[in-house]
Amino acid sequence: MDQAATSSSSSSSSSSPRRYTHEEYKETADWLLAHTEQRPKVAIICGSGLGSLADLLEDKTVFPYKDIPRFPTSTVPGHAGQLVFGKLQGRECVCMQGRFHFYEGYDIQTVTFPVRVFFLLGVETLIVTNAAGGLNDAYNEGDIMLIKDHINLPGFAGQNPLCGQNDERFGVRFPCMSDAYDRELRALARQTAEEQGCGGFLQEGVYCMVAGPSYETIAECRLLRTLGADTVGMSTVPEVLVARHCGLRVLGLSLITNMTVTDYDSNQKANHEEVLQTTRNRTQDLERFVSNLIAKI
Ligand SMILES: O=P(O)(O)O[C@@H]1C[C@H](O)[C@@H](CO)O1
Ligand code: HPA
Repeated sequence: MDQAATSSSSSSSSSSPRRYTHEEYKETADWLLAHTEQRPKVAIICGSGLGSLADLLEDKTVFPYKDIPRFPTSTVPGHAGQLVFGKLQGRECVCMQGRFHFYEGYDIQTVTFPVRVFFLLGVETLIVTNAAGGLNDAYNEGDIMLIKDHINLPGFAGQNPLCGQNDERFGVRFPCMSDAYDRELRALARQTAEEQGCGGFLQEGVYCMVAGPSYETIAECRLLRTLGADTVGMSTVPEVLVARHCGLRVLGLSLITNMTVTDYDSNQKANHEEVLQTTRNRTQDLERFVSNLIAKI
């Protein structure tokens, strides 16, 4: 049985979520600190097909997830499954080339395990990226959306990684989320996009997380639009909740890899191949954008 399936079968009940102790997070962080001299202040989580961001790093040290104590493994095409330390624009960074999703069978605490490890490494800023479906009619496939807010649909149903006993060493019991996506970082991102000449395809809006793995029905897309969502995806929100809980600054970026289907006469069908193809088409612009942005952080 693979790790995701094992994890799911041993701890899928939301009333008894799988908890890691502070010591367990620290053991993983200490293992990494003992195996690299890099001390990154910025962490990047790469979304589906966006792992090439990590290829930009110089002076790289690469750790396959399977070699890192307690790290889960990635099971989705487009998620390589390694942690890459290195320098981008002279800044030390750590990059997750491959993330963990709830729909892979991981419980929500496992999905977010790396974020607390980053905190214990000394990371202060998290850049989280994803591939997402566009709901807003004004958006186009290939646009980049700065996330200014999110809707945590699985959270409405009890799937919040902060459920369970709170450890004050990470953060408070009831963290605020109205300022989850850092205003100053978003301003820097807009400035960077203008300077780079790609302001025309930079959007700013609300990301809605669904559990997946099935894509949304037409009625669901219409509902999400009514709720105020501009994009929909299957990740990011749990990582952001845990990052904000422990005080990391967060910048979130969605690449609109497909426009969602909201018309019953449409023959379009969402599919992961299209998602990956759009990321391939847009990867260079996104890489340049993140790289120029990191220089300003
Ligand atoms: O990891 P992200 O959120 O970028 O991946 C998206 C959501 C699903 O994992 C997949 C669907 O195509 O892409
Ligand atoms: N829906 C949900 N997740 C996604 C989509 C989508 O249309 N595209 C990329 N990730």
